[in-house]
Amino acid sequence: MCSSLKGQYEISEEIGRGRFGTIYRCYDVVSGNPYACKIIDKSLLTDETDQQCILNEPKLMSLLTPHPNILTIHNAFEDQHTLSLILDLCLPLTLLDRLTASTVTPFPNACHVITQLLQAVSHCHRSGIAHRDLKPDNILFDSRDVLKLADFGSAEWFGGDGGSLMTGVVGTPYYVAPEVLMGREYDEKVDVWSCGVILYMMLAGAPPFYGDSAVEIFESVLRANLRFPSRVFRNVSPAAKDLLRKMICKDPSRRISAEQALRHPWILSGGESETAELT
Ligand SMILES: Nc1ncnc2c1ncn2[C@@H]1O[C@H](COP(=O)(O)OP(=O)(O)OP(=O)(O)O)[C@@H](O)[C@H]1O
Repeated sequence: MCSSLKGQYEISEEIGRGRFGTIYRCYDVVSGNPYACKIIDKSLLTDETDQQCILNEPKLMSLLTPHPNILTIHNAFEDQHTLSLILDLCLPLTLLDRLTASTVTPFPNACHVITQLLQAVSHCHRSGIAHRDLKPDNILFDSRDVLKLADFGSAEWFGGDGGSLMTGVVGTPYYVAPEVLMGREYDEKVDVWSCGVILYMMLAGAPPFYGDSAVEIFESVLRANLRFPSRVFRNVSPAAKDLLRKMICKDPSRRISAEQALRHPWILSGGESETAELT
C-alpha cells in the first residue's frame, strides 16, 4: 500500500470486493471523516482494456465532481503495485441487492430512485461523458439514502453537444442498448435506454428483455419488443408506461434525452400521476 495513503488515511475493515480490487472503510486521520478506499491490484490488470478502464475511472470521475448523485473521488494514490481511490462511503447494499430483496412491485420509491439516477446521467451528458454501463449493481446509496452512481470504468468522453460518436461493445446484457449490439456508432442515448431498463425492472420486478443465455438476451434486446404484461403492470400508471416507451425506444434519434426524461409528467409528479396529460 502507498506510504502517502497510510499517512493520510487509517484503513479499517473490508467492505466489498470487485474483479481488480478490494474496498475498505477508512478514516481521514486529521478530520476522522469516514470514506471508502478502493485498492486496485495492478498485477490483475493483464489486458490493455482492463488497464484502460481502471485508469479512465478516476480521471472521468474527477471531471464529474461534485454532483450529489455521483460517487465523489476525494483522493487518489498510486505506486508500482497499487492504485488507491478515496471515495464517498456508501451502504453495503447496491440497488441490485435492494431489488433482489424486495418482495413488493412496483419497487417503493422507484420514481425517487430513477429521478436521482437521471440527474446523475444528465450531469454526465452535459459534461460530455457517457457512462455506458448503467445497471443496478453500479448504483449505491449513502447513509442518508442518497443515490450515488459508481463504476465509471467503461465511461467515455464524447465531448458534449455535437461531439463525436462512440463505438465498441460495452455494457451488460440486460441493460445494453440495441445500437451498441449492432456494432454501429452510437451516442450518449445508450445511457437513457439503460435507465429505462432499470426503471422497468423497478416497476415490473423483471427485466423487459431476457433469455437463458447472453446470446438469447441480446436477441431479445435487438428485437426491442417492449411489452407490459397486465399481470405485473396492473399497478403501474399510464404515465409511467409512457415514460418507459420513450426511454426504451429502439431508434436513438427518437429516444428522449436524460434531460427530457426529467421533465416527463410522471417524474414531475413524483410518480403519483395516473391522469397527467402525456406529452
Ligand atoms: N464507495 C463505496 N462504499 C461502500 N461500498 C462500496 C463502495 N464501492 C464499492 N462498494 C462495495 O464493493 C463492491 C465491489 O465494488 P467494485 O467497484 O470494486 O467492484 P464492482 O463494480 O462490483 O466489480 P468490478 O469492478 O469487478 O466490475 C460493491 O458491490 C459494493 O458492495
